[in-house]
Amino acid sequence: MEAVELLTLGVAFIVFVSIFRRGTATRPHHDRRRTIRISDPAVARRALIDHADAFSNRPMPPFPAGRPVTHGIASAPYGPFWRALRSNLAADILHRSRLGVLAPLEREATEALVASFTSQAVAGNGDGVIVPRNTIHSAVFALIARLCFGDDDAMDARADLGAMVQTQREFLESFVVTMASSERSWLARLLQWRQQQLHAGMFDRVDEVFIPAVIAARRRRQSSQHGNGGVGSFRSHIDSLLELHVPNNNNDDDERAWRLLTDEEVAFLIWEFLGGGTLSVLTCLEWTLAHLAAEPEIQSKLHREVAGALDNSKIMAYDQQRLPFLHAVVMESLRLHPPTPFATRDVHADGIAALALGEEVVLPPGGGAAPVSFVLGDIGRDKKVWTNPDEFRPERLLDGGEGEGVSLVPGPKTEVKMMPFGAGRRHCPGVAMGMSHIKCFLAELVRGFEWTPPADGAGATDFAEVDGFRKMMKTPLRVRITPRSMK
Ligand code: HEM
Repeated sequence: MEAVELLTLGVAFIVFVSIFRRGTATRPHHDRRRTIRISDPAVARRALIDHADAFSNRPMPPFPAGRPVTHGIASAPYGPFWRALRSNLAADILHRSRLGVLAPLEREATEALVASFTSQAVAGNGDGVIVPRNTIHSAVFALIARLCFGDDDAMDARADLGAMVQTQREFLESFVVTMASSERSWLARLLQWRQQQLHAGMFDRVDEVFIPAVIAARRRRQSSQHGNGGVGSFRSHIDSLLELHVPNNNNDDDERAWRLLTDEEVAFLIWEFLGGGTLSVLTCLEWTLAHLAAEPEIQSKLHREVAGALDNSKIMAYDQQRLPFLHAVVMESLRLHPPTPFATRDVHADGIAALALGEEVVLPPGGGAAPVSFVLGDIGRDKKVWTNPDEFRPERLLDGGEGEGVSLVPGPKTEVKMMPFGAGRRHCPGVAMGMSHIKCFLAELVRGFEWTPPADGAGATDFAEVDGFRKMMKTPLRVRITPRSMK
């Protein structure tokens, strides 16, 4: 090799190492510490419920250097600012009482999805083999976007929905989680570095795609003198954010310090809302359809329940009580494949010590804090709690089964057996809406089609998981659908 080439290679190597060491983001001081992983349901209960105060903060995510820190609900430190954001979401658009108003929107969204799959089933060579991920993604996103931006004719002009879906897709596909056990290996650090780059790029992309929608919504409110854009009898989510006052400096005692959210903050919160509302529902639907295609008896039982209970009407959020097997199927899918792989907390040494985890766990020095990660997939598959935990057996969640009465979010008096929506102060505020959407889509998809593995010998469904931003199927589901009306 020529000396010049060697020199160029050497300089490139030094530049790479210095970027790699420095990172592309401002990182909190504790970032290099080893994450404590918790997979035992009883320990999770002790931490998140018995010691809820100590386990209510989140680790600070890395922010791109030179950029003001912008928090969503999920990343905001526990305190008045987080409380203001969370109560706005939980008491407004996500409140249980809104489910009835949501029903017509869910119905339209499921009808559109069924129509789209029906045309795909007969298109191409007519063998009915489809890869449903992107079609489901677009359908769920369209529903959440109506709640977010409202339902007026100007919606498309305000928000580039296509670019938003694309941003989600790119983020979903590129985000890979490095596990705590190998955090210090050079490969893990390289992956973390790459992830920081993606994370930094994501902030730019969110600004680029979402801020125009925020500015347009503000203008519309000013010109029309009303904050409508709401759906039915409630405000759109963006309107609630534009009206919201939050405490400045994380101090809610001084009312003069309360302020409106900035455009950047509203854009980030909308990104979080659309992501939270879409990606977990999509992930759960894909896993559930994969299991139903692989287990025809379970699918037939579900079809009988749905078709029998609903006659020709569409499922409504409030009908779901009448469909216990549908509930069990969704719960079983969430137990095996919780769409959000981890619930993370930032915990001070005394909180960690209170769990008495044994000598293997090194407490953060000087009473500092350390990141703690609850591994939701392991918690749902604990052998002490479930028989043959890796099997998909929805019956176990029916009355008389070992999972009878398991709640979606563990409460103060219950044992933790699974926690796909997390637990404690930071548990998911979208439980009711998420479950309602999943059940509505699933019921119509099973009522409309028979789902079977492709008959072309391309291999059985690959149930491998990938822990990324969501616990997706590593290989997108490929499946054969037959419209039941054509059977
Ligand atoms: C199948 C559906 C869903 C699943 C499985 C799910 C799961 C989760 C999990 C595991 C967490 C972390 C909980 C913890 O740390 O204890 C979380 C947090 C969160 N989820 Fe969901 N989620 C779903 C639907 C939704 C929906 C529909 C929304 C809103 C539109 C939403 C918004 C949020 C937000 C804002 C947080 C952060 C809460 C906080 O830090 O205070 N999620 N979700």
